[in-house]
Amino acid sequence: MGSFGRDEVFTKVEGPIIVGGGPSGIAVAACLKHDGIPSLVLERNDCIASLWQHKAYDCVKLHIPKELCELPLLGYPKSYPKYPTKSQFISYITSYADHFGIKPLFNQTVESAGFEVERGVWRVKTQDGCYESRWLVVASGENAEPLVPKIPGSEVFEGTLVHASEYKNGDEFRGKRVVVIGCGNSGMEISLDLCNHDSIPFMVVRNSVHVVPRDMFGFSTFGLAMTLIKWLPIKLVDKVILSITNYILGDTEKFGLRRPKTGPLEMKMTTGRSPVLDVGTLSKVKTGNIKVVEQGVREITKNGVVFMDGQELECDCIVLATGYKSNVTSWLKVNAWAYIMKFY
Ligand SMILES: NC(=O)C1=CN([C@@H]2O[C@H](COP(=O)(O)OP(=O)(O)OC[C@H]3O[C@@H](n4cnc5c(N)ncnc54)[C@H](OP(=O)(O)O)[C@@H]3O)[C@@H](O)[C@H]2O)C=CC1
Ligand SMILES: O=C(O)C(=O)Cc1c[nH]c2ccccc12
Repeated sequence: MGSFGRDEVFTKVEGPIIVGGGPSGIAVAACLKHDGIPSLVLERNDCIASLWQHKAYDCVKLHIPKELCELPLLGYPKSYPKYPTKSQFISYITSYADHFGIKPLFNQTVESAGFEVERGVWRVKTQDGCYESRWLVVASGENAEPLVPKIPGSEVFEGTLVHASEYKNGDEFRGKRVVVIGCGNSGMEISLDLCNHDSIPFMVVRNSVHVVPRDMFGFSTFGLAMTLIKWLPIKLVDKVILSITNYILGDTEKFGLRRPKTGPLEMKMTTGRSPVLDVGTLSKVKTGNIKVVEQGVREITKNGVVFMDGQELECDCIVLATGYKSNVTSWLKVNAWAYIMKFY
């Protein structure tokens, strides 16, 4: 634990230290509290669920039915629709935290956390405090930091360049030519939102991607997949999901969206990559309102982008829907040997 000075004062925390005040961190704190166990939630932002409050675009909705992704002990209000909106989700999690009396310490960025083997405690440092506890819960999220690829020339672009985490809605993009780089759920939904705001989106798709409908014959695709997986092997579930998908959406490859060889569930299991749950993008691709460019971006120029094959595309704006990454490895200083010595 080289980063901890001997003379620093560590506040002893009753119960676990929870890093992150997103849905997971808040839910863990709530469950502990329900069982009479206190905890301390450290949150780097000024609010709970900051990704939802500060980094999500306006039109985002859950795309898994509310019953299948509610927080423990207190579900969504009955009046909520099957797929709650962003503001409904925020008001749900706010009242959830209030209900259980969860009060995170805000504006506390965890800079390091390490296990002190001799005393069996975790020592956690934020920019202005030191805490220790026997237990540490990592709930800082898989989407903690925007992933911004280094594309040559991005500094010379004269239009607007934003990451998906800064995109709110298409108001400021009306009538503009917008290149959306990335075709995960964010890229697909932002392209659709741009289309609904009368801009001209070009969606960059450099790889294969699984697009499945959000619903199949009135059932959520996710729910259907989770039911089938109880009875059938994963490859067979993928076959069923893909046949129904093909029936509903047609051959997406015709529209520039090649499918990976591995099925959507197997892909999620093995690589963590989520399938895209289509909420209307594909029909805009079919009508040509969203143009798919099957290329990687080689360079950004002052007027637009240059693709791998040298083809140029002029645009007014670029949205980097290139994903997010976790930041755990930057602050969690785990000494694997310490664990092995202590527990085995
Ligand atoms: N309604 C909802 O519930 C929503 C849920 N989400 C979830 O949030 C998480 C994050 O989603 P998202 O923000 O879409 O991120 P993803 O990581 O899912 O997608 C990133 C996309 O960007 C592409 N990409 C990355 N770098 C480049 C590059 N240099 N050039 C071209 N393409 C590039 C990737 O393609 P490649 O495969 O080639 O690397 C991929 O298509 C996911 O789990 C998603 O399911 C997101 C939005 C809405
Ligand atoms: O949890 C995610 O990241 C999802 O996007 C949901 C999801 C995971 N595996 C699936 C298989 C079919 C439909 C939705 C999903």
